[in-house]
Amino acid sequence: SSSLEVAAPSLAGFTGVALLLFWEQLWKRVIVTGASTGIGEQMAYHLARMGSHILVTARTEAKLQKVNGKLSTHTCTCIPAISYSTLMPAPLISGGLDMLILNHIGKSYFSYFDGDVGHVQKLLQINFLSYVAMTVSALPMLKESEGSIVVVSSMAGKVGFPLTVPYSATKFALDGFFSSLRQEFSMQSVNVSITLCVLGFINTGKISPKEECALEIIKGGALRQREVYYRYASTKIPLLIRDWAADFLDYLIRKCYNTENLKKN
Ligand SMILES: NC(=O)C1=CN([C@@H]2O[C@H](COP(=O)(O)OP(=O)(O)OC[C@H]3O[C@@H](n4cnc5c(N)ncnc54)[C@H](OP(=O)(O)O)[C@@H]3O)[C@@H](O)[C@H]2O)C=CC1
Ligand SMILES: C[C@H](CCC(=O)O)[C@H]1CC[C@H]2[C@@H]3C(=O)C[C@@H]4C[C@H](O)CC[C@]4(C)[C@H]3CC[C@]12C
Repeated sequence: SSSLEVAAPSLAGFTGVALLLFWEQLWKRVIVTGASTGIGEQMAYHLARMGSHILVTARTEAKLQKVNGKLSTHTCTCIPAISYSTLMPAPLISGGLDMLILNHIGKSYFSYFDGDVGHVQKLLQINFLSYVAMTVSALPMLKESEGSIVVVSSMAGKVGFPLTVPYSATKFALDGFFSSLRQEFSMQSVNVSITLCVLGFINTGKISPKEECALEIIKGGALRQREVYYRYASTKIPLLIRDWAADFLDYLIRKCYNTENLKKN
């Protein structure tokens, strides 16, 4: 398919080649949540090229089947109709597992916070609590394989961006939970890596393409990095400023927004 062809040149770098050589031995069985569209879909294509056995989840069966169609030569299991909106998602993990990539997000809005506490609660369930539940289900297998957990987050989970208050809250929660869990793994000699991915705005154009972003996430997980920044300069530099001049960074961020047509609450 065209998606698979687009992915090939971006594997040319040294880490890409090294990863391909070792992938067969290291990372065979992978779960990608929210893989019917966007970055998750692109991760499924990359993983398939590397010969992984992948299990992909989303709610919409038709979209997942379309992805599956492009992966027909590889081992791909679709788990459609999985909604993480309910309080406890049914555990969908059995057999062995090497890497759990938590990527799905629920729908939110891009506007001033409207005071809807119910929406914050629902989004926390989808974007945060289900990540916790999936991790708990997968942990026995990941401990056995000495595998990896990859958590897809955002700049909005490190810095206070306006207009995404509920979304941002869920992403900050992920950082707290998984950074703390990483410490405990280290103290208990649990050899399961945790990689938090800090992404800026991803688009389909040349600046931050989702195909390249997807590959960076997989590389970071396979190399057991603590955090992945994509793109590096435009995420890492603001974070360095944040630690020394938070008000200045807040000011710079606000300057990027045109709020003329937004309704104030
Ligand atoms: N795109 C961007 O600019 C940025 C993205 N990110 C992060 O990257 C990750 C991927 O983002 P992106 O590719 O844009 O996401 P998309 O909106 O393209 O994909 C979201 C996926 O989650 C699934 N999904 C939505 N709601 C639910 C639900 N209630 N239960 C289960 N699955 C659900 C969707 O499928 P379906 O609707 O069929 O269920 C879809 O497969 C996210 O974690 C996001 O926060 C971070 C920074 C920037
Ligand atoms: C404006 C921010 C980018 C600044 C930068 O270039 O570093 C964006 C960083 C994260 C974005 C949000 C996000 O995490 C995902 C959602 C994805 C949807 O497709 C669009 C709305 C988002 C809430 C998106 C909005 C812009 C960012 C805050």
